[in-house]
Amino acid sequence: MTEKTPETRDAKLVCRHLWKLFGARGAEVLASIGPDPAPERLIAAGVVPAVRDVSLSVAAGEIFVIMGLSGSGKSTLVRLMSRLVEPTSGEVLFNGQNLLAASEAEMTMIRRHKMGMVFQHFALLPHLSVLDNVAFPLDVQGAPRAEREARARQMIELVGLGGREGAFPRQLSGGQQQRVGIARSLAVEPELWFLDEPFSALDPLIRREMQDEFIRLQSVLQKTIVFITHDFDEAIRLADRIAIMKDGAIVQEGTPEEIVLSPADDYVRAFSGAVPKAKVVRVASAMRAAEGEEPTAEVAGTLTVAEAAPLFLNGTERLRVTDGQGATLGHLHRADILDLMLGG
Ligand SMILES: Nc1ncnc2c1ncn2[C@@H]1O[C@H](COP(=O)(O)OP(=O)(O)OP(=O)(O)O)[C@@H](O)[C@H]1O
Repeated sequence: MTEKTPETRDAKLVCRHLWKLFGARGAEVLASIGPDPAPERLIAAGVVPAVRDVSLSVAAGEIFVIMGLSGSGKSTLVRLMSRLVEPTSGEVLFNGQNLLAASEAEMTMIRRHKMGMVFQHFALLPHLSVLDNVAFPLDVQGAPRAEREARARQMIELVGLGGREGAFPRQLSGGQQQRVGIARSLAVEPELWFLDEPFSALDPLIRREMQDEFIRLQSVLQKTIVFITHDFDEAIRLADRIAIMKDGAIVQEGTPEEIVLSPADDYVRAFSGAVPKAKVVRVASAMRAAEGEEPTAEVAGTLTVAEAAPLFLNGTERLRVTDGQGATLGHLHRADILDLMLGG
């Protein structure tokens, strides 16, 4: 066990200075080339710099989204977190335990019992029913039949496929198959749930439906989630926090609101510029200090500005912003809302 620092105390997963250089001489090149080498130098040295000096911390119960264009290193990074890919250098701590010091047998146990994984093109077993597919990881764990079936039925219900237990994968739509994959990865009750582009192969309407479903599931399950996507809108919708990757490195990390309101550079701005601010900015960030007469109508500070906007339709000029327990946080002004709705 590694000693717990403030950074790791509430964190389920911590990565420190994680590097992955593909190529036989990865470690040698990293050791010889000095601190913070540019990607071009690494490529010239004959290695592929897939992940460069990534440090991050995922808190228990949060959805941490890793977003970036194709080839930016997202899949490699998520595989480093479970050591499906061996880091060239750096640290990965899971519940404070240094995974790089774990034996292969220990890693297999951790992956099997504590981690869940969903991929874009995960393989459902075509000759097994929905029930048996979902129960499969429990079978691998050695759980007794009655127990694994009961758990599998519960998970199938949870993802909205109750009644389809006996169907085979070929009889299901793409979205339904993905639900089976999600149920299967949840069957082991993972502490840490990795989802690598789980909805990317689905058409836009089904994709949106699956995102809603995912938000609903998470409100019930409160898992610690690392979610990968190349779709900024998806990242904004789902994330508690987002890390944006470019050329193997994280260029910005923050809440959706922080990223949309203060993009770190032009690369981030290219994504965030197209997002309507009102859909991301929370009332609590758009309000002013409470001043003058207290408005009678109120609004929760956690709503987005777009969600709060209809409350002004009756001509209201100001709303009292509350913390959910009735305490006043500030006042929300009609003019500020309009400004944000119009993209200001
Ligand atoms: N096994 C490997 N051997 C050599 N290079 C690799 C390997 N796996 C990935 N790479 C390279 O590492 C870089 C990052 O790839 P990675 O798959 O992690 O990106 P990504 O952001 O997940 O992309 P995508 O969205 O297309 O899946 C790419 O340049 C890729 O070609």
